[in-house]
Amino acid sequence: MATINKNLSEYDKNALPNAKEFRFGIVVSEWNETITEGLYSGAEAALLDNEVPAENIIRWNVPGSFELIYGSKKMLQTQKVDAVIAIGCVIQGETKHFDFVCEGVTQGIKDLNVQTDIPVIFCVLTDNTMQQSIERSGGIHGNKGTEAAIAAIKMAYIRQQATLAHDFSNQNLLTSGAAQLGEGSPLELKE
Ligand SMILES: Nc1c(NC[C@H](O)[C@H](O)[C@H](O)CO)[nH]c(=O)[nH]c1=O
Ligand SMILES: CC(=O)[C@@H](O)COP(=O)(O)O
Repeated sequence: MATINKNLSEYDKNALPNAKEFRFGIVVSEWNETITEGLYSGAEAALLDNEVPAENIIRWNVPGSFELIYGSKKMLQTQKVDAVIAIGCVIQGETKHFDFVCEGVTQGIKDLNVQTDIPVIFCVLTDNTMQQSIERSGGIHGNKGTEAAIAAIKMAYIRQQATLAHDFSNQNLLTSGAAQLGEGSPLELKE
């Protein structure tokens, strides 16, 4: 289903889990700032609408969408968050740079979801024109930031339930949500 057939801002509040205890990191790219600020506003409003305390929302800015990867990694490693939302807007220019930035940030955020214990939500617009970005950051197609916040709530809940369901009887409970990435090595959970 294309965005054109779905409003990105629509959600059923009654169908969402309780998010009051969750902490959310939001990493925001400064490229196409008018768009990314609109996406951030949508995400923040949706979290507050679901009774996430303002103090449970931690925002960091990074220069561009490619830096969302490193920013999100350091956010989840240091801020004890239950989910991270990576916000960016990549718009096609004259060269192939668009393709490499989009592929790089997509693969990098995917890798964080594979290698760490914290869900990282992909809130990166990859549009042909500024108009398409306007329409998806609070315009006629709604706000992808809102969609990302709802996804973050759902994924934080899934992580919480999965952690509770896992039998930790024979090992120390994880003391923090962010499993540390070993330097250059696969994930090593600290006891
Ligand atoms: N052209 C866009 C960029 N380019 C910058 C890169 O994201 C990156 O910051 C740079 O290559 C230095 O590493 N970034 C966007 O977010 N959106 C664009 O349209
Ligand atoms: C996605 C980009 O990096 C792109 O907007 C930069 O523009 P150009 O390809 O014209 O250099």
